[in-house]
Amino acid sequence: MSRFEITAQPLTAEAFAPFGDVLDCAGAPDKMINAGLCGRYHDRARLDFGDGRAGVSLFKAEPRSLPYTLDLLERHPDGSQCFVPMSEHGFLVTVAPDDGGTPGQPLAFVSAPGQAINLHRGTWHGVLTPLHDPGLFAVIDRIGDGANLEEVRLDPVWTVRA
Ligand SMILES: NC(=O)N[C@@H](O)C(=O)O
Ligand code: NI
Repeated sequence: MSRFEITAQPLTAEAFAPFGDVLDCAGAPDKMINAGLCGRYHDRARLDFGDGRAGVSLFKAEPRSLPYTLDLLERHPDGSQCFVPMSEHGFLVTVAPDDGGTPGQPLAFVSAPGQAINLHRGTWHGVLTPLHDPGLFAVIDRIGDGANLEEVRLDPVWTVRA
């Protein structure tokens, strides 16, 4: 594997913890509701909208495939960003630690069907990257003033392999 290649790993809450939250229905629900017909996995994401407000948007993104060229990382300094798939497919999640204001070595994860993610405020990440059609997601993020966006073009680019 070359220096600028990374292998995508299965998404787990533990591995993703430095970057955000993983939402899924693993294990017993926090509470049973609706006359015992629904399990509630309660309050599973640390949302943060700073001086803005919460917005819910739908994203319809083109599916990509592995190996994937990661050529851009971005972050939202003023709020978190939550991606909830509206299909039973996994998707590619790329993140990186902050290294003095620029992204460090990226990491790649492939989510399991039924998993959603919430990127914490300021986390470096690749743009939404579905791996299957439809690339349909609900996105909960900050609506407010300012761009709330910092982008870094990677040079050299990274190749993400399965
Ligand atoms: N730009 C936008 O709304 N989406 C990106 O922030 C992204 O993470 O996909
Ligand atoms: Ni984003």
